[in-house]
Amino acid sequence: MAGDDVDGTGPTQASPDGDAPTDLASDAPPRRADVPDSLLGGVLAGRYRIDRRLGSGGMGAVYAGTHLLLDRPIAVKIIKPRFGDDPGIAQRFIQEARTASGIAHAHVVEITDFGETENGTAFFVMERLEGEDLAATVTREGPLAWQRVVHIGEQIARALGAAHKHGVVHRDIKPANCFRLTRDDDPDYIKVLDFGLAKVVGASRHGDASLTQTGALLGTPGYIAPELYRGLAADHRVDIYALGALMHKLLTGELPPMRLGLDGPSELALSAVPPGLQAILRRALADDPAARYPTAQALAGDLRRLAAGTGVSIDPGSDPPAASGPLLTVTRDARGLSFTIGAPLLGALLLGLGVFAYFSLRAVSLPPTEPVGVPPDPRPLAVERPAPPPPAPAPPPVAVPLAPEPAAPPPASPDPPPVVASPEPPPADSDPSLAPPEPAPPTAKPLPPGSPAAVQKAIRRRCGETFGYDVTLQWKADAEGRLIPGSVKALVGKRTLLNDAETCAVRQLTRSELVWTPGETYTHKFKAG
Ligand SMILES: Nc1ncnc2c1ncn2[C@@H]1O[C@H](COP(=O)(O)OP(=O)(O)OP(=O)(O)O)[C@@H](O)[C@H]1O
Repeated sequence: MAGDDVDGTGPTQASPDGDAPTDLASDAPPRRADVPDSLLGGVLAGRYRIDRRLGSGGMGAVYAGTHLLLDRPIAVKIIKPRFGDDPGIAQRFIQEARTASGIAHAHVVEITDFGETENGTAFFVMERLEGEDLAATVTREGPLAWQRVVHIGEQIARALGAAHKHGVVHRDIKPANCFRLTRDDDPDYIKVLDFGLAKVVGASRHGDASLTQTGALLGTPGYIAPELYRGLAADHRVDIYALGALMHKLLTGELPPMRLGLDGPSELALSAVPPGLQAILRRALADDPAARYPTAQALAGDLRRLAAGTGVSIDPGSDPPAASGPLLTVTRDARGLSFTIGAPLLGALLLGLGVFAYFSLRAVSLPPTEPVGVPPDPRPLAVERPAPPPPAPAPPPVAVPLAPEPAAPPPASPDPPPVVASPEPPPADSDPSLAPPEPAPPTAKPLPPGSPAAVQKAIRRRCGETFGYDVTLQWKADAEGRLIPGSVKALVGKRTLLNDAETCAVRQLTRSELVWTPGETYTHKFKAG
């Protein structure tokens, strides 16, 4: 087909989740509604007629089409041309489509074909779904009833369980990637889209498909698990965290706050939600992956029991410690469901909070975790940092460009110089696991030349629209001048809980590959928006 103008437009559904996976790093111009789409009306691979554009995201555009031989509706996802600059990207895209097509689960969209256009642009063909994604649902309807969210969450958890067994980690679970349709009289039947594609985007940005590049951080802000922000080893439990965040979003319209190892346990905005569901979400959203559900199936099991209104035992998994007897009892009465939290669960919750606080206050460097009960994805996540670390640069520190723009020098800053806070002696030991519980006021040392401007520019460009207030970023460099991911803190006044905007800022800083003065603590204030 000529053109492959998938960066053109057509109707694009609004998503409250904002960004596509890693599209924060993109400098692509905004989509314009008046760009003609040369794919429309054409025939792909001799048998798929492209009828209309359904929308586009970070990876490519999706079209409604028709299988001409079978006369069946299909949907086609076509990779964006800018990814075509990478000679290997089409192959990786197809490889992911091939892997995802093997998942074969009722709640995973069925991929029926994949290939390349004449000019080398990759595509895959899916069953065409009639309905809308959950981002559109929550935008239109606002917070959903908890019973619906439990039903939706269980289906996604089952889809994830099947994918993880198949060795596929989604890496970008969010409402926009979960499609809602009506099937068998169920108006909330869910199909999960885009398995594995976030990895392809990351590979295209950060180099090799081995995905061990320093600085690569995949996912969508607000749904990214804390261990990814910290640059620690990660596994399928990043999807469990993301599903917890998705359910929180559906229940409240808001993303859960993130602590990133700071300031004690987060407060989920779930007061109107039954305690059983709160307990489930706290476990799915546990800061430490070892305290999360070990498998998506375990999470699905608890959601199923909650929905059934029978006695529910929150599966204790490996952590928090096992307790005997029902942890949570759900009973039906004339007024509906009622919940009793048993002493063991109460104890487990309190212990969980203690664990949260402990790890939060230590800004802990967690050991790599292995998935429990499912085979690990043989391909490491892009966020894993390879060992050994890069060599420490000789002082004075050199500001290297942000990851997505390797050739660009740090830009000049039109902004006022950063404000620095009061002094603190450098940490005696740069090991983040030995960091003091709550950092003392940071050092009043100058930032490396150019780097604050680079950070600030990146934040303004990629997160600026959502800001409207003063933000203070704090972070520490390790003994080799690398940023300690778990040390990054975004402050708005005295508040350290993160919303979308602050999470985006932290992400930009975390993924930057700037080199800092070894052992320094930095504070950078700016007014954004
Ligand atoms: N199989 C399908 N059938 C019908 N609509 C689909 C199908 N797959 C995707 N869509 C819709 O097409 C639109 C574009 O999908 P796309 O995956 O490109 O968007 P996105 O999820 O926002 O992007 P990304 O995940 O790449 O960031 C969305 O509205 C999505 O709901």
